[in-house]
Amino acid sequence: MNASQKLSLTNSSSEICLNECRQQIDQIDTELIKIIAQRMEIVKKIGEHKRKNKLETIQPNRWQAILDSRQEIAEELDLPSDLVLDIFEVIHQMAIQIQSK
Ligand SMILES: O=C(O)C(=O)C[C@]1(C(=O)O)C=C[C@@H](O)C=C1
Repeated sequence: MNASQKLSLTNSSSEICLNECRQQIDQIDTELIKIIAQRMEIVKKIGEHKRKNKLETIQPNRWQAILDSRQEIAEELDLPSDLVLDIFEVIHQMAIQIQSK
């Protein structure tokens, strides 16, 4: 590819869009990780409460209510709810690990 072909490629509007879109994804992913960290801070607090009050780490009823509600939200947003549930499975594992420390 010669220099002018390279320039026209990097300056093409679809290339600019690709770069902008990737920057947006980078920002959103950073926000996602920050939000997960916030959630885990709250999970830690609940873990301390459970330790003091000798409660079980895993709360099946609460967790099922969360899964039902998140599945509903995913469906409303037209997201594949089974994959959203997979994400929450990982989040639950993270919460259990944090509360078991
Ligand atoms: O609600 C609690 O008891 C929590 O510890 C939080 C949380 C969660 O991650 O949402 C974690 C573990 C439980 O199984 C249920 C819910």
